[in-house]
Amino acid sequence: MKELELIGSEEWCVFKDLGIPAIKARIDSGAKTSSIQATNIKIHSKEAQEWVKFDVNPLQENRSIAIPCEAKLVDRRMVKSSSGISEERLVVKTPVTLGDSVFEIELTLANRDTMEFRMLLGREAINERYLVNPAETYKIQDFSEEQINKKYAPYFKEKTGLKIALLASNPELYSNKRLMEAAVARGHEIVFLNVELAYMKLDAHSPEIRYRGGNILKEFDAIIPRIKPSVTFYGCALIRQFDNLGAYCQNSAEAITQSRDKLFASQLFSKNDIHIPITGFAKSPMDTKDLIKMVNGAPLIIKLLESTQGKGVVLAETNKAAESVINAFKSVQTNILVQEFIKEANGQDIRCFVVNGKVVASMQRQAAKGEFRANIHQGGTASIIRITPEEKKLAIKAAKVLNLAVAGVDIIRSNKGPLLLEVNSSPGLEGIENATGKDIANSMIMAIERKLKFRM
Ligand SMILES: Nc1ncnc2c1ncn2[C@@H]1O[C@H](COP(=O)(O)OP(=O)(O)OP(=O)(O)O)[C@@H](O)[C@H]1O
Ligand SMILES: [Mg+2]
Ligand SMILES: [Mg+2]
Repeated sequence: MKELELIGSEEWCVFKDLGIPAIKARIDSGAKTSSIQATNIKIHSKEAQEWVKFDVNPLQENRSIAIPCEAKLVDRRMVKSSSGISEERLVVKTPVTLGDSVFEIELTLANRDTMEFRMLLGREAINERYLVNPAETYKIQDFSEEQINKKYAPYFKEKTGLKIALLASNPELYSNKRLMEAAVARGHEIVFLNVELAYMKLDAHSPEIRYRGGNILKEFDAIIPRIKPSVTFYGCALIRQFDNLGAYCQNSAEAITQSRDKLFASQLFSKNDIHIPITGFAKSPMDTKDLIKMVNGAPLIIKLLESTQGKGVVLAETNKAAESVINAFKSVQTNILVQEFIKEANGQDIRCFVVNGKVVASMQRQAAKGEFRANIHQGGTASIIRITPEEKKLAIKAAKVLNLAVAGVDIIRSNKGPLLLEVNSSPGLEGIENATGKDIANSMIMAIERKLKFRM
């Protein structure tokens, strides 16, 4: 028998014909065919043969480097993903270099960026060539970070900026103007995209996003979603599409959707040991009395599940009033939650602005006289505040649990310590930049640069 070379569980592969100088592969003997992450997949014909053009982001956690590749299409195959869903994948054939060996392999193009490794080396490539030692990595060859940086030096976007899209509704809004300004100031190209003017083509191999007039939107490095509540559903569908096309979305569609549902978000918080005011939720009006008792009776707060700017938040001062308001909402099939009233907060709450796991600014909001809601839109006033380490920890954890890179976390101070009120996925910049004098728009743009490993 031929002596087989030892291979680790992870190895560097080189694809000379594709122009990929190095890509980390997980050695996956559980998969028959090898696969590679690919975006912008397009089929074309050349001399009676089908070819595929696609882009590969060869470096993990870096989508700013995309290598345009072209290879012969040799097959279309139904592939079952780890989630059990079958989908059609294109298969190309190309030589791979592993150390000193060069041999042809088949590669399926995986047009989704859910893989930790941008490449999997399957059984067909390993059989009769290598013996896998799962306890080791980079047995065949290892590249240092320096070597990788050198190989990819021509691809790092040194001078030109990132291409960013602000996906929102109103370009005149303070927050949106500030974000556009901050991106330009840092040398990036940024365009404003109105959520409602973009439309999508869904197709396994060449999904697209087009804009009013037919322009195809492509090659964005990053998307800043600022989706207003009334267009959450459509806005999130667009974000998913941009994500499928390989753009980094600062807040994911899933995270935004979760944070917009107060009940679901509250369940995530209690599951993750984040303290919130005692909250109740019920469908039937039969148990309203017990629901009221459950949250310690009146005075109590009743909230519409999807509310903003404090518009759907009501204070019921007596049990009788609470009962009639709750039953009134239920009779019109409106989803509400009932919550313990934190009286000792004295109409104050704290807004923490979290970016990439850090509190970049925080302010206190004080409700107008005779009002319990601290929202600026309800006449509240903002001032600078120093938050406690406990509050800071709470804000960071809340954003993390919802998987939001940018979050406005509202905290209320109670006798039991700080409690989480809610987390906003498109927190406004005006109130907090004015109150704290901090350049939060700049922090958001820098956070994108860091995520994309963009170097100025
Ligand atoms: N349980 C509570 N006890 C005391 N005050 C509360 C309570 N819940 C909410 N408030 C007050 O009401 C305000 C609005 O509540 P909340 O933030 O839940 O609603 P919202 O409509 O989603 O507002 P936002 O514009 O911040 O999204 C809070 O900022 C806080 O000042
Ligand atoms: Mg809210
Ligand atoms: Mg709020």
